[in-house]
Amino acid sequence: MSTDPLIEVRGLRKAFGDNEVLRGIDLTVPEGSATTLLGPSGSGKTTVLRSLNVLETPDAGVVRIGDASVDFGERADARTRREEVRALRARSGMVFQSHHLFPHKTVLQNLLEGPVQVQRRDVDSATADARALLEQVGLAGREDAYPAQLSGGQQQRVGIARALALKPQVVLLDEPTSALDPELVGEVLAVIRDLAAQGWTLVVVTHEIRFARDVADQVLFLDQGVIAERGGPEVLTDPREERTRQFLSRVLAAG
Ligand SMILES: Nc1ncnc2c1ncn2[C@@H]1O[C@H](COP(=O)(O)OP(=O)(O)OP(=O)(O)O)[C@@H](O)[C@H]1O
Repeated sequence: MSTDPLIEVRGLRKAFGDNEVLRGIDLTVPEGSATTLLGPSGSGKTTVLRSLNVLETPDAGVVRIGDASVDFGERADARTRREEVRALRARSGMVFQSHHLFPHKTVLQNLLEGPVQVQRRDVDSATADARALLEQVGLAGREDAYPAQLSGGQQQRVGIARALALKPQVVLLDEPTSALDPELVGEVLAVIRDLAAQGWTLVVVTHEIRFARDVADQVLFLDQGVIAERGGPEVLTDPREERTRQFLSRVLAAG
């Protein structure tokens, strides 16, 4: 049995113009674990997450998920690079801050779009899977609703089900509750907790410290484009670094 981590990132760098946002990120994520990325606004958390499925193209560094890997520092002809990126993207499903559902499609049609149109899966089996996923996120019976007929929390749960419908090896969640009204946050966090308990590999950018404490096997604290501290959930209660301590006390005081 392989003991390699499912995800391996080495030397990840990214600048937007003069703004050096990622300054050499190394991380690993074991299969079946939950990793949370925390840190101040602008520290690069979202850019790390988006680099994992190449929604941002890193300037340098290697990203490997399972057996798909891209070395962004190495020149490759356009066709080879396209193929490498396609293979890497296929390993992950993304959940955005605002769910990005198709407004003119029903919940079920939203869930079938990726599996049927992109992955060319059989409609009947994809539909059966989609119904099971809706049940899992507590939305059985809402197949025919349109996004506008759902609450923000329900829409985000559809967003999670849609990511799972792609049968990814890892689910990437970018501040999945920060666009929600406070009373809707709990139902979405509960679904994510369930996924972690079921053994999904998760990487979550979040400001929800208590949630991170509950689910995280690994905590990565970013500051100014580097990982300033890493460890288990104890990082959230007993950080070694002063900047982690200051960040946590600010967030906990605000929440
Ligand atoms: N597409 C882009 N073009 C230019 N600058 C960008 C782009 N995306 C991000 N940045 C900049 O990169 C820096 C890091 O952004 P990022 O979104 O990764 O931080 P973050 O830690 O996720 O912050 P937040 O908690 O506020 O979402 C910020 O200075 C941001 O303005």
